[in-house]
Amino acid sequence: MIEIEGISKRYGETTVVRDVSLTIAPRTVTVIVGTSGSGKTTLLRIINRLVEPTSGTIKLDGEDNRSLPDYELRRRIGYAIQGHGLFPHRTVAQNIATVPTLLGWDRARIEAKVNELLTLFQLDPVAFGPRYPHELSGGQQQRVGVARALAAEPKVLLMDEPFGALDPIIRAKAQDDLLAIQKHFETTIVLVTHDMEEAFHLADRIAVMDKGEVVQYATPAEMLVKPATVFVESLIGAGERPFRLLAIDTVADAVEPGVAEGEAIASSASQREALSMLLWSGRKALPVVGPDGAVIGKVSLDGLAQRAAGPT
Ligand SMILES: Nc1ncnc2c1ncn2[C@@H]1O[C@H](COP(=O)(O)OP(=O)(O)OP(=O)(O)O)[C@@H](O)[C@H]1O
Repeated sequence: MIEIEGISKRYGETTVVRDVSLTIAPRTVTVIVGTSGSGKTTLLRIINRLVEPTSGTIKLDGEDNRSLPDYELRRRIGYAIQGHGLFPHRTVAQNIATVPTLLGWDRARIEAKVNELLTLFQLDPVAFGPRYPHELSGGQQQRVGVARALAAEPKVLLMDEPFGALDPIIRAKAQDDLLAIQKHFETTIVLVTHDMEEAFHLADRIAVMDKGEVVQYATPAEMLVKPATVFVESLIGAGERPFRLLAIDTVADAVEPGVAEGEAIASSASQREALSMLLWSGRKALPVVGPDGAVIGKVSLDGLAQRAAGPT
């Protein structure tokens, strides 16, 4: 659990973070969004004390982060940034081993961890471990950056625009990989992004920052149905609301009894994907198949239309 209590940050006369209080539950993904210069990066860096707040407290599992020595903070909190910040003159394996080495792990343990992470990120340890960052594609470097941040098995992972430089297809894959890894390690993730699509895809909760303040902190569904301010509404993109709402839930939650003709959709697909398939194929309903491939009912255009409608 991360408790952010009354955090403010001033540079001279300018307040860049103003009285922010948030509680971040363990094993969740919190996404911070907002306009450029609204204080997102500053707030993130206050959590791991790369920036000292002017006032307020950060507690990690009940402990004030100022009471923890630096090495303990590095162990508990991983940090991944856009451009991955890999050390260019160290190999991939040495990059990933950075924090474990600082913590004095023995060689066998470090090697096992590096191999485990490279394998998890679908990079062959034998082929990629000895390479230097410039010998990797942007997407591969980004995965190594996240692997490095996870090397000491931190409970918390802070990510600042980690996928900013990736093309849309690799980006979508990187997001899905991140969610799988988050579940695997039960990590608490706080991620900053400009991309609302990414925010809605990843977040359990979204914090919207505007001029240094958090103006809304809510689940994606709450935010879509009840944006707290006109700014939040414009950020969400009013025209996108029904589609974002459908993107949050899976077809499993929209299954109706009955049969439908034609190609089926998996119950694990998003309702937005079902809508797309319905419109594209010109059908009124699709058969739905469960994880074992058996048909479990149908999903209909009318049913999705009701789910996509805002409160009246
Ligand atoms: N070391 C510093 N000294 C003075 N001002 C700073 C410093 N660091 C950040 N700022 C200012 O604080 C404000 C918030 O910066 P921050 O990087 O947190 O914003 P952000 O929301 O992450 O922006 P972006 O989305 O553009 O990265 C900006 O106006 C920035 O110029």
